[in-house]
Amino acid sequence: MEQVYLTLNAGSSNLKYSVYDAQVRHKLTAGKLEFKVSPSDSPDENALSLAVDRVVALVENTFGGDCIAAVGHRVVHGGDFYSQPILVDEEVLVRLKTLIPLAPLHLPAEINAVEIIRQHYPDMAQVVCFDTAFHATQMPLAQWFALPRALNEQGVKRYGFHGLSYQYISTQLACVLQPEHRAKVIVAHLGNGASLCAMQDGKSVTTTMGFTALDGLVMGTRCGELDAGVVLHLCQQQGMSLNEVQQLLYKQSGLLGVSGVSSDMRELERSCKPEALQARQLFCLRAAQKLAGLIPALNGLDAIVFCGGIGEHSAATRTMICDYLAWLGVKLDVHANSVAGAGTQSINRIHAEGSALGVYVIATNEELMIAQQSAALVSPH
Ligand SMILES: Nc1ncnc2c1ncn2[C@@H]1O[C@H](COP(=O)(O)OP(=O)(O)O)[C@@H](O)[C@H]1O
Ligand SMILES: CC(=O)OP(=O)(O)O
Ligand SMILES: [Mg+2]
Repeated sequence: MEQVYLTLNAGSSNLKYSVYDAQVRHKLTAGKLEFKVSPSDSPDENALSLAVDRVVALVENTFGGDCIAAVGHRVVHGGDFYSQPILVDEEVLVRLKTLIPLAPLHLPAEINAVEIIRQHYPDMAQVVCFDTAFHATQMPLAQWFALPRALNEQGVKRYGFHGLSYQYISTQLACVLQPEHRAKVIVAHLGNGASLCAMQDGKSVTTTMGFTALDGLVMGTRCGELDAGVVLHLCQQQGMSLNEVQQLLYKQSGLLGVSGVSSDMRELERSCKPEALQARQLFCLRAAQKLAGLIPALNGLDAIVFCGGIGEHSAATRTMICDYLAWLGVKLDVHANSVAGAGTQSINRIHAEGSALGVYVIATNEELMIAQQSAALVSPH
């Protein structure tokens, strides 16, 4: 049996997996296992373990026991340690554990997934592929907070996330966008987590997420950009503990917090409650404001690309965001927008004739990036 690459993307409530052939040309299978989130802080290790066990059993049954050449993992934060994918060893695990406070929603499950695979296959090559890595090219100034400079030297700076998704979109820009739309592009990755990335010639120049994946846009359960004074108020005036503030900002805010209905955009679109509409409107206003705020770093804008669960599938969200950007000369083709993401096409042009900017929907593929990066480290030919 030919060797395959297994990719794992362990979230706080689901495990996404895929299997690629030895040449990383074909996705042989893929899926998502949901598991119940434990009410405690950390994701339920047992639930994750069961999900990884199921994936391992599935891969072994379908492809054979010793067919896996390597397991590649999405890891959201590499901190100042890593800006390239790396083979896992003891030191890597120790370093990643020190970063857990910077990505409490993601890193515990991602590290657990590595450890569970180790128990199954002690000698298996495992590669960790970082969301932060793509943003190593950011303009240096964009990585700064206006804090005392010693903090920057200690690593308190803007890293940026969703890098595997942006890297995939970057590979698509050159081949699918009209030539006049390729140089200065803002990509909107709108999923449960959401961010924007300004790219010059396919490289990250600046992005809306920062030190952690809390910054920037309104998200499913995360607040996005927030006046730091609110955090002080919650601790000092309302007596909230740090742990309570962390839960509030990461898990009880965003679309869920504002709507009181759901963190899921599909449910908000179905709801007739005014709070659900208000949450969607805030999501879109913030996205448009943040998008406009990235334009100076590019000194212009040729195109906008939407991706991620919401970006690829919610025509109403794309319309609302682009309505706020009409002053830039953005004009959508109503029909193209309404059908984008519904069919099998992975790339859709949705701007109208005469639009000053190109607007596209591209189905992202983080798994392909993980499989390619893993293959490059394990069999680099
Ligand atoms: N057809 C759809 N219409 C509107 N929103 C959608 C649709 N399909 C998925 N979504 C939204 O996409 C979000 C999940 O995005 P996804 O990128 O899959 O998340 P994750 O960050 O977990 O990878 C949810 O808010 C979901 O409601
Ligand atoms: C970094 C991040 O927010 O990831 P996700 O969208 O998968 O939650
Ligand atoms: Mg995601």
